[in-house]
Amino acid sequence: MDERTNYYHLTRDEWRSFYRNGIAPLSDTELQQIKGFNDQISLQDVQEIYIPLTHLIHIYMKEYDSLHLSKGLFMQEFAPPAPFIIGVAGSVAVGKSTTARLLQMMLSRTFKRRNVQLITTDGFLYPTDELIKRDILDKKGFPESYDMERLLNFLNAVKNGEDDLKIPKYSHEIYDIIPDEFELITQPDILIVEGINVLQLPANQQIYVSDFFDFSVFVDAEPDLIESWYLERFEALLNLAKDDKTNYYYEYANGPRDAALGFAKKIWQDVNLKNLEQFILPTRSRADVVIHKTNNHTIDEISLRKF
Ligand SMILES: Nc1ncnc2c1ncn2[C@@H]1O[C@H](COP(=O)(O)OP(=O)(O)O)[C@@H](O)[C@H]1O
Ligand SMILES: CC(C)(COP(=O)(O)O)[C@@H](O)C(=O)NCCC(=O)O
Repeated sequence: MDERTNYYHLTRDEWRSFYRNGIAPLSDTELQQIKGFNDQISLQDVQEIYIPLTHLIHIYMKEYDSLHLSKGLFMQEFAPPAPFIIGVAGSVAVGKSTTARLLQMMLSRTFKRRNVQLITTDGFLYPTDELIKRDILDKKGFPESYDMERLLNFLNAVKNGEDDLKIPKYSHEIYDIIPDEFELITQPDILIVEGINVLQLPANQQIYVSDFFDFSVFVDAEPDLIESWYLERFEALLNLAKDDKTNYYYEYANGPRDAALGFAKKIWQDVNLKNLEQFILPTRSRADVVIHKTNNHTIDEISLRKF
């Protein structure tokens, strides 16, 4: 079956007409706070794309809460509330982090009493030493480069209301897991989990990461465009690395630009594009919503899963 048949395909104009009064648009100051490094998100996107998306997520949340409550009544026992988990998937450099941060901001503003936290699955990559040991350093981002069991255990613990969960931190600057640094997850009401692998089927587990998701978004674009965003981000990272000897990109930043860009193009072709084609794109049809972007990160189509 063609994966597109199970979705409503909505143009930007159709999608934005689903806007309802009730959620105030972000102010410029709030927008500045969430802009990632190198981002140029527009207030128009917030208004036209993210406000309707927040409404849709609210519908899913109400259904989730109601089902949870009814299940408790059926079991004749109190079922403590469990966090609502949202997955954000897509290629390396397609804009997942940006989308996830925007969602976090929108949800926190809209549901003021709910604690909305965000994690990225980078932290579950094996450290470089371990990747070398497993001979998969050139497969960073591929399914085998993540400790999926640890991610699944973490999600299970969050759903079961465990407090003060520690997850490892990844740094793009050192291109590795930061030793002995952790992020603390403290009983969120809503948790956003962002990563290239979140809709994948783990090789050796019976449970999928997405079994823990109550809503999911896939950020999509043509691979040639994503490559250009990857290269732009790479150049921006180089500019940051120029005076920082601890930065993974320091040597490239201070050498000839052509050679550095040639290196980045090769990484895109050999690693990230392969990963996109083999392991990430096949998961698109599992998302509840697909946000499609075109030139300049403009969102031109939203697909909403029918069933
Ligand atoms: N809406 C947007 N407008 C402009 N630039 C964007 C937007 N979304 C992402 N970017 C840029 O695209 C690049 C990749 O985005 P990022 O969120 O880091 O991707 P990912 O988390 O998928 O790797 C970054 O340089 C980022 O600044
Ligand atoms: C850490 C990643 C696997 C995941 O990236 P993300 O989309 O979260 O930025 C990726 O940024 C990465 O390092 N890929 C390996 C090849 C490379 O781009 O250097």
